[in-house]
Amino acid sequence: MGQLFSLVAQYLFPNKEYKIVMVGLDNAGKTTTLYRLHLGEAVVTQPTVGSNVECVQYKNLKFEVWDLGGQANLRPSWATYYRSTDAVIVVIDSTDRARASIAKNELFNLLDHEHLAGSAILIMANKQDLKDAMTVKEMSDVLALHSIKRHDWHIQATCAKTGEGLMEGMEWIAQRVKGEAAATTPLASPQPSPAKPLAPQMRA
Ligand SMILES: Nc1nc2c(ncn2[C@@H]2O[C@H](COP(=O)(O)OP(=O)(O)OP(=O)(O)O)[C@@H](O)[C@H]2O)c(=O)[nH]1
Ligand SMILES: [Mg+2]
Repeated sequence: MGQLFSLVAQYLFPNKEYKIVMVGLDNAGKTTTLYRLHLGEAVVTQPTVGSNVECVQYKNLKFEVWDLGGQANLRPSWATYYRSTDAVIVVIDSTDRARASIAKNELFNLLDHEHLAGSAILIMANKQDLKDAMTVKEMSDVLALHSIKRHDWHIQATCAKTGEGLMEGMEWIAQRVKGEAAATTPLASPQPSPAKPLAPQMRA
């Protein structure tokens, strides 16, 4: 039934673009992720001052993806991008144990923001190619992900350099935004909307 709703939504709003905001500490791999998704290749990056925005097509869905600079002095400005956000990608350097608690604080700050109340949250455990990377299980514990109760969340192991895990992450977001579209499509509204999983999913 959910698939039927999303087809109807696609038919009614063929040009709808979903908004993704990508945040995380400096050096986490956000810009690398953005251009891997946009161009399909690894690019040489510089620390982002301000933001980058690109269009990303995943299957038949269009996403406007905002990549925000993660340096400490830029983080207070993240909230100015939050309005109308369908999904947030939080990119975390899985080798950066020293700053895991800072990353956790930033994550929980954004979860409290009113403009992100209905947004799906995808945590990318990035740099999995490096040998001292924390596993998804370790990161879930360090970041206390299981205490997230009011958002639909998921953690995905990724390597932005090679693109590993990125499609799985986009698939998770696609399922979330299609579920939202189905639930808000006028034609679909008299029908029962597909149930969202209550328990967050975790991919090892
Ligand atoms: N080994 C490895 N290096 C990565 C990966 N992703 C990104 N990097 C490297 O990490 C460094 C920082 O990547 P960026 O994408 O610029 O990081 P950022 O999160 O955009 O940083 P700010 O713009 O400062 O917020 C670069 O040298 C990337 O090549 C990955 O999956 N594996
Ligand atoms: Mg950047």
